Amino acid sequence: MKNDLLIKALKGETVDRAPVWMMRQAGRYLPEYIALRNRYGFFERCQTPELACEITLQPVDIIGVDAAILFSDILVVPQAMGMEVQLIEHKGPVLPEPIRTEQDLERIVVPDVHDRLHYVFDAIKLIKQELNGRVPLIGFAGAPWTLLCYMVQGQGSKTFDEAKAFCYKNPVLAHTLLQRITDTTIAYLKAQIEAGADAVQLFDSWGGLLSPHDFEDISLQYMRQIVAAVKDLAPIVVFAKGAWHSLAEMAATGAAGLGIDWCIKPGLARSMAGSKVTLQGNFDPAKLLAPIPVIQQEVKQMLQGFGKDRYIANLGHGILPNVPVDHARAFVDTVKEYAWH
Ligand SMILES: Cc1c2[nH]c(c1CCC(=O)O)Cc1[nH]c(c(CCC(=O)O)c1C)Cc1[nH]c(c(CCC(=O)O)c1C)Cc1[nH]c(c(C)c1CCC(=O)O)C2
Repeated sequence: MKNDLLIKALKGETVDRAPVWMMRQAGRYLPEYIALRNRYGFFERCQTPELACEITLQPVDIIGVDAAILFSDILVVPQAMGMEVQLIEHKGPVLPEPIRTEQDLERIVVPDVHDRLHYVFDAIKLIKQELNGRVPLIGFAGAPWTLLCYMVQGQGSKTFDEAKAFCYKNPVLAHTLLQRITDTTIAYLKAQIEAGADAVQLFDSWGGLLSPHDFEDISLQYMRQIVAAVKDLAPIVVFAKGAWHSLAEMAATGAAGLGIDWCIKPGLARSMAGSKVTLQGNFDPAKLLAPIPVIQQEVKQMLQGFGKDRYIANLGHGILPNVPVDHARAFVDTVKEYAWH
């Protein structure tokens, strides 16, 4: 591997500078992505290894990030478990037959991932070949709670009230579903690593909607199982947006890295997480809309706050579609050029 900064940072090894990548870095802010988006459907892009490979490499070639992240989506897992998932323009994901009853749950299986998600593993093999050791490849999956949100709510939401009501009214069904998602995710991430992913990330985008107590019961206990199952195969990063109240508990899972959003100061995040885990984050994605000199100034402040080692520079959530490409590049370049002494 020519650039293994990300893996070194995740292992806690000393680095010359912090590695940098951006969540959702393969996406609509890139004209090269839009060109492919206009020609192929979303899941067609996910399911065609050549397209997934091309899109995965775009930010590596165009922006110069220190890691590639597989182009796919967290919702390919509900699909593989038996649900229909559509992606509707200007609306986002729609699952026309959401889970609400015990009967609905009968349709949801723990699939053979090698059969249902083989296209993901084919894409990973192709990407590894094309990367040819330039940078590491990150695989990923959605956390069980975040996937339940979509599987029960049936679409995006600010509150995911239907999903929460399902958990509070039918705890036995909810835990049955969460365990099925967990079992699928363990097999899925193991197969991604087998295919060549150098690290993996769990996205719990909606972890912050739960109280600390519910977060443990509905989300963290399942993420803990996933971390335990894969952590000796590859470094795993847990990103639970809005759930910084539980950073200490997340660090105790044995994850190599924790994603941090922009609502917590670096020093407090470090003191809660302890010294044995790598922190990743936490630039406000909307701040990439600020003028470039402001981005540069604020990135430097972020780097000072986290320090060089056991740190991966990133955004605190996914990049927004309206970010100018040169602003994304300014973010990455500022990290790469920062003088650590
Ligand atoms: C919640 C979630 C989803 N998907 C994902 C999450 C967790 C991370 C987060 O919270 O942002 C994760 C995801 N989705 C996508 C990636 C690819 C890799 C990357 O560049 O990070 C990753 C890691 C591609 C995508 N997934 C999607 C797009 C945009 C759709 C398109 O281009 O047609 C991309 C590039 C569609 C998607 N997929 C999802 C939503 C809500 C949407 C629509 C809203 C949006 O567009 O951002 C579900």
